[in-house]
Amino acid sequence: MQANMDRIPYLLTPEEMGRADELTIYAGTPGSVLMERAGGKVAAAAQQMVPDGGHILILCGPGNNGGDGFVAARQLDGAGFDVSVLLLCDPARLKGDAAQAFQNMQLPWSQLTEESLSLGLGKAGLVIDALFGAGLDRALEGMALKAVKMLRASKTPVLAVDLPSGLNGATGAALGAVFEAVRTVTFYRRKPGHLLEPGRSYCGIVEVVDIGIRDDVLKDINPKTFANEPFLWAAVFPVPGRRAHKYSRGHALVFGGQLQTTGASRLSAMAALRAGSGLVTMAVPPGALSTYAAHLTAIMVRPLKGEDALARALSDDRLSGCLIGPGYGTGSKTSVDVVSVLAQGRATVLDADALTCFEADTQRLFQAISACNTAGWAENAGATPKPAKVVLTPHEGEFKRLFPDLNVNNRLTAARQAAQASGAVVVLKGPDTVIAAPDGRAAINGNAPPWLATAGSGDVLAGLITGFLAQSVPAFEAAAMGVWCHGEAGSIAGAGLIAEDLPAAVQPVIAGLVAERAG
Ligand SMILES: NC(=O)C1=CN([C@@H]2O[C@H](COP(=O)(O)OP(=O)(O)OC[C@H]3O[C@@H](n4cnc5c(N)ncnc54)[C@H](OP(=O)(O)O)[C@@H]3O)[C@@H](O)[C@H]2O)[C@@H](O)CC1
Ligand SMILES: Nc1ncnc2c1ncn2[C@@H]1O[C@H](COP(=O)(O)OP(=O)(O)O)[C@@H](O)[C@H]1O
Ligand SMILES: [K+]
Repeated sequence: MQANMDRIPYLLTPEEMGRADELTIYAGTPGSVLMERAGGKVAAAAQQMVPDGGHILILCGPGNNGGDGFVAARQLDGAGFDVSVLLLCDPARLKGDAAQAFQNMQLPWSQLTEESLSLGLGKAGLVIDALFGAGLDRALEGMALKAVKMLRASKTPVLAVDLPSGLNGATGAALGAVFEAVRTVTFYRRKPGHLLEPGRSYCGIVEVVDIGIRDDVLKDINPKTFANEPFLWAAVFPVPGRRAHKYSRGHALVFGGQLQTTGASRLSAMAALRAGSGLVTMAVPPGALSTYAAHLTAIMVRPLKGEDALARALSDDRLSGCLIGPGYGTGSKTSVDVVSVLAQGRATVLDADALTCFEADTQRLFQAISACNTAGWAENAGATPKPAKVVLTPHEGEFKRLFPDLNVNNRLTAARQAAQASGAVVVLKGPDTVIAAPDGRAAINGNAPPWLATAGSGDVLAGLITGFLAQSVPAFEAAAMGVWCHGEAGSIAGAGLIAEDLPAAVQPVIAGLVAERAG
């Protein structure tokens, strides 16, 4: 495995984290030592959050999450903090390391009841939520459920251990009611639920702490889920060499729609150019040519005239990436054109109308994608299946049209299954965009501001991905870098942005990435 494994932004599912734990214990570090370190880091975070003399209320559950809470209580008490411990279950139910941590705590404690909680909340400056972490498999009920409501009403800040109780760490889904934390301390690596909504919103600031699990364990675990951060794709980020010319930087072809919908594809084309594609050409209906031409400067425009217009537009060997869909129309002509584009075997982004038009015949789309992926490969050559060349960029509505049987409430799994079913890289857009490849890799994006929820913003994203594909970046990485640059551009353009602001805001993002790589 690569050096710098510690910089690869892996996310571990709770199961993979359990495996990391097992491997570490097997290699000689007892579970009780891991728990001692975990509880110690929680205590350190709590100390930063309460002023001296503040009271800390610690809610402990029946499993190892509760065990971390007992350790934190003992250490905070030792550091001179005033703590009280409320236990959700009968102490006789505690097992293993958690039972041992409870024994070692040697502090007074009470059962978690409405009375004890209300008394504790009356004086607490901070609540530590150590009720449930990775082991929660069903909705909170009984006193744990009541505690969520009482804490919300009291507005006392919550520090969550590993995950806010009530959250599914693998999916970010709320199993029912969930604790709302201002800060979450998690161990070794983040979990998907820290990035996927609504989980991310419940976590507050997520702090990852080292508890002595060595990166060697990752070789065995081979995680396939990542946070979408530059280290994931920086090695293939395109930077022109000194002797570059515009053709060596790629040539993107963006298909434009009719006169009344020219804006969407123009935004895409501009973004493709900003992503660094050396040339961008728009292929447009003849009747709309003058409108396109009047609004474009660095981008070339050519009319799609005559029966074989599409084939001629695609015949230039120097074309290295295509985009079809934004503003293209949902009629049957669109699906015919998409199939023709894919038949050329070029790296292609399908967005918006190019997705919707296959609602009634998704198999036709998936066959065309498979033909695109295999085009250019000799039969029996190389790996099977072939690497994906196509990127689909659906928002949730478009996703449901193409994949009606998949459950979009579990966005990570749904995107993975969609990638596998279609043979394309799937970008399931939203506040927590998921990028999934047919080979099982998936990245979750975390830098997009809500200001990106504006008309035309998705067209810019499709153009960025096309621009990276045109520079020969592999499809998964092109999609991931497009999504990340889109998020950064959104933050730079900032509050009040409109889609037209985004392509220009991409320039400092690219300059920053290049500077970081050089430095
Ligand atoms: N992995 C690591 O490297 C490290 C992990 N560490 C820590 O361990 C934590 C994971 O511990 P865990 O596996 O014991 O699970 P946890 O979340 O405490 O709960 C399980 C208990 O809850 C119960 N239960 C479940 N749902 C319920 C419900 N709705 N209502 C009521 N009960 C419910 C379930 O029992 P059941 O009733 O299902 O038999 C079981 O007793 C992890 O988050 C981290 O904090 C650290 O110490 C450092 C190293
Ligand atoms: N709440 C949000 N926070 C961050 N990004 C968002 C949010 N809502 C939408 N986005 C992003 O904005 C873009 C919207 O794309 P899309 O829905 O296709 O819009 P349009 O079709 O108008 O261009 C996507 O990249 C999506 O990830
Ligand atoms: K917790």
